[in-house]
Amino acid sequence: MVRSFTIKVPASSANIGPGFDVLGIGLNLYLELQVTIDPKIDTSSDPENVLLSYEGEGADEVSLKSDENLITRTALYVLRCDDVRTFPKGTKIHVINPIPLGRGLGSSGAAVVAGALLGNSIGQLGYSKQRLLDYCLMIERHPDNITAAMVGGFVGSYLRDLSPEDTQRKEIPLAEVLPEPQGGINTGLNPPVPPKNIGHHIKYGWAKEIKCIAIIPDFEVSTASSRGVLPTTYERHDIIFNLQRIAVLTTALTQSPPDPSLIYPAMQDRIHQPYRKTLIHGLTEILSSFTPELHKGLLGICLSGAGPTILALATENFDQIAKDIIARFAVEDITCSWKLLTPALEGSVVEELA
Ligand SMILES: Nc1ncnc2c1ncn2[C@@H]1O[C@H](COP(=O)(O)OP(=O)(O)OP(=O)(O)O)[C@@H](O)[C@H]1O
Ligand SMILES: N[C@@H](CCO)C(=O)O
Repeated sequence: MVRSFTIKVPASSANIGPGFDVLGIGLNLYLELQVTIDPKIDTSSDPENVLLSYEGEGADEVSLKSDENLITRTALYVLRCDDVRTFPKGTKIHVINPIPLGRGLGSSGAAVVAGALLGNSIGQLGYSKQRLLDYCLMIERHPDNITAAMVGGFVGSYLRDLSPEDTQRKEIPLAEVLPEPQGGINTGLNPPVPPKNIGHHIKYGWAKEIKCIAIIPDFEVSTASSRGVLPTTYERHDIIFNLQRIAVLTTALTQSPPDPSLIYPAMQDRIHQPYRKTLIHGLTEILSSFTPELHKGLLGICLSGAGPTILALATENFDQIAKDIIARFAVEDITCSWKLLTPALEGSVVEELA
């Protein structure tokens, strides 16, 4: 019997200024997997029975080996926790990815969520999105992109306190979750099943007038390197600065008409953006010089995720705002593209075709 289904997972922008590792918005740019399971397809060349093909962003850098690719590795992790060692024979997966990699638009979060949904569908495990979040959060330890990609919309999330044993497990990077060769197909060892309800989230409203302008520089900043420049301790006044703003921002972005005099200052941050300027030339100047007073329609501006993309929230004048930010980056010899995006309110979707 032939089975086919698609999985669509949105891009996301994390932090939204003060909400470092807390806030995220799913965005209407979708990573898509087209999956066919047909025993007649010859997949004997792959130890895990998958023929993987790929088009779009990252096509020249993403591995098509099923035990290396982030999507299929995540799916194998979910399957192996349930004692299913490989994909069924004849599994063909075509990946269509419009989300640029390493730019702060949640490409890895989308890949992990897509992989968890893939494992769940392949194994017909019947897990809810909430349970699958546990698997995803074992792999990507900050919940902002993952939650926005899974459930969509404008979300706030946190990880619950874990036991010391689980705390150790949650730090296991993907490479150790599926170690080679111990966790590989030959030994039959399964990774540990994640604890339940690691992540908790709430979906906020979103004022329909607000659109998301993503200005995307033509270079990558990996999340790992962008987290590497952050301090390990902070001054109390900087923490309070962010807490005050996040409390106001989550409601300010739900109100119609949106109020730029409330939103613009509420999108400022002292926890991550000031430290990331060393990786993104012009960042501080852009964040401070693009204001609602000088740019009609602008509500607020921040670094998207770990960068280097800039997220500008606005109600009108989108082309001009984007062009002006691109011109400012050009002063630093940085070229950019841009996209006008809206919140992906539904989040990830699995559709059975046959
Ligand atoms: N579609 C994909 N298929 C396979 N691997 C992917 C895919 N998308 C992203 N990745 C992996 O994730 C890495 C990028 O992750 P990283 O966390 O550095 O950036 P990001 O997720 O795009 O940005 P941010 O987390 O700041 O939003 C890529 O180098 C690649 O290894
Ligand atoms: N909150 C994360 C998002 C990137 O994955 C960060 O800013 O590092």
